[in-house]
Amino acid sequence: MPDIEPTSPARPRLLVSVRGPDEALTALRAGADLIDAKDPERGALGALAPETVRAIVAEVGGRAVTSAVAGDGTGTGIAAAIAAMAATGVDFIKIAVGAADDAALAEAAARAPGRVIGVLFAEDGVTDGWAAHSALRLAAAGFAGAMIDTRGKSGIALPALMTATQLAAFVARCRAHGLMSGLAGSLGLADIPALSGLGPDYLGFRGGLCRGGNRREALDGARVAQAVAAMRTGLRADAA
Ligand SMILES: O=C[C@H](O)COP(=O)(O)O
Repeated sequence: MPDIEPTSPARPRLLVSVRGPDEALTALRAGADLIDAKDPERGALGALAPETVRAIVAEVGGRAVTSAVAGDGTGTGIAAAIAAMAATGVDFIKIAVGAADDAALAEAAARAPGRVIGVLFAEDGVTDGWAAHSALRLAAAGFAGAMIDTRGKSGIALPALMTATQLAAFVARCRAHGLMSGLAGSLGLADIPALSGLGPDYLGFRGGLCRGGNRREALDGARVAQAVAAMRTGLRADAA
């Protein structure tokens, strides 16, 4: 499995969500680091058919890290979907954490050891310590990573829902427990400098890199390339 070099604060990577092999190739050619298989017509965690994920993995051909959403169910109900996605050969499988208890989280993680990423939704972050505490639970359950995304895809971006302090605490807790960390949620190019500065392992995009800024439209290779350039600029600034 390719290594995304988790928990490396100086090198955030670019995750791009795609809905098929053509978009995967567009993202890859533009320089995306992580190709994420997701159906944008079905909300924040809409799963693609395993055959489509398998085709995306084949198109990427090991030239980038891959991930796939297993669905928006939680707990034991998602276990079969995790196994089905794992069988496609995708590197990482993303599932919602939701209200799953610790036993259900552990069961989910065990379906694809070292390959399951728990997705938290910023809209659920009602207390200051929520995200950081969730990261601790995911690490204890055997997850490989944790990310924060937004559930409502109406254009309200992650930085409008959580403070930089809350996000930094989440990233730090993930790093402390060996979890790869990701931040996403209607992000645009302008969000890259500040969020990169928090040191996540990756920043995730869909809508901001599609035509017209609409996540249901086609992925725009030129916008992906702009995001790649913005991430690299951030790296040079970090290194200075
Ligand atoms: O995993 C990342 C998401 O696909 C981001 O989607 P979005 O930028 O449209 O909120």
